[in-house]
Amino acid sequence: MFRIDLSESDIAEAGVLVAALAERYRTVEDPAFVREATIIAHELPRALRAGLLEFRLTEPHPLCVIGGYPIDDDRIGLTPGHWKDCGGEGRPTLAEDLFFYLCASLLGDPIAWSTQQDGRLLHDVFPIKEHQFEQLGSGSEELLTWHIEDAFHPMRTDYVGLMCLRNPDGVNTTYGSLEGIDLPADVVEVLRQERFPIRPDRSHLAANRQNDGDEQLRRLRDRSYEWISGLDANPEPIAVLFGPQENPYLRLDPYFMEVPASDPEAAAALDTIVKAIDANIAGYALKPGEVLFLDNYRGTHGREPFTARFDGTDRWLTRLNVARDLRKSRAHRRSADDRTIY
Ligand SMILES: NC(=[NH2+])NCCC[C@H](N)C(=O)O
Ligand SMILES: O=C(O)CCC(=O)C(=O)O
Ligand SMILES: [Fe+2]
Repeated sequence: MFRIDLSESDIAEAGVLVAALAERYRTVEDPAFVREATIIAHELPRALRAGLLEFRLTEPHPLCVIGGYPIDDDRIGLTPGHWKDCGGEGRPTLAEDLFFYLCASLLGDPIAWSTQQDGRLLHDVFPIKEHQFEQLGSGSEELLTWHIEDAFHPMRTDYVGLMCLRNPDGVNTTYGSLEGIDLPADVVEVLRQERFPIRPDRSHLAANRQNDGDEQLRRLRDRSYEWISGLDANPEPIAVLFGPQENPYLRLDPYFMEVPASDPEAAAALDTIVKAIDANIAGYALKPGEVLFLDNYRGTHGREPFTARFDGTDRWLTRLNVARDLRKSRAHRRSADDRTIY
């Protein structure tokens, strides 16, 4: 993977910046912070900015890990039990959230899904008891099968960021890609065609809906949920590969894909790529303070199963979805600078 390790002076510099910001902003969801973040991010240490620029421009690897940011395990408090209880103001992780958001702002602009975690920009990823056996980031006992994040969605983002707040059991995030894999040309050709129906993953379904806020928001969300449940009933066929001829980009979440029996050629092609990626899956256990950016065009990711305790000591990550071009989703956002995709 591509690594950026912060030096002692980088860590000190970032610490001073984040401490000052924590006096000005109470949450990364604050629209004033969201607006300014891109400028403020240029006050991060130069080596960090240079590293993220290289990752963004040269696509050296599907994963970029930033190491060295210190976390005081006592100060961040217990791992919450549900994301509905811990978003917005008053998070003990404000400093970590700010640092993470600034790093993300060097790759692009974070967006929020109206249908995920109450439309927040910053998601929490920790085990939730009721989700223990689900194919959700908040599951635990089941292997979270590898996927391109939000693969079903035409406005899925270029990057997924994960910041590790704690990972006491060393649970692996898994990752895979087409690096070093030579798929037969006829398979590639089929995979480039829109022959692969995909359903929305369950994190976007109304079953996981919580608070709506005001009436206008509720109506907009109703529309998003209608669109998603329509897709669930009637999955849209997508192309699995796109972009460059040599190193094509990926779009798949096999758990939620089923090729109709009427198209055995497409079914065989999907099977071939899934097996090829499966054969080269690797794992990485994030350490507290590490930030991982996944290139969501180049690499798939998932998570190994683990047994959660639900006593405040479980693994806890935060997540950001980062778009390189906000305009791609402009028709689905209320204003040019609004970040929520409806
Ligand atoms: N193959 C899968 N399990 N896909 C769904 C991934 C989990 C989803 N992104 C979530 O936020 O929970
Ligand atoms: O927990 C992890 O390491 C990955 C989680 C994930 O893939 C997700 O939340 O979509
Ligand atoms: Fe994911």
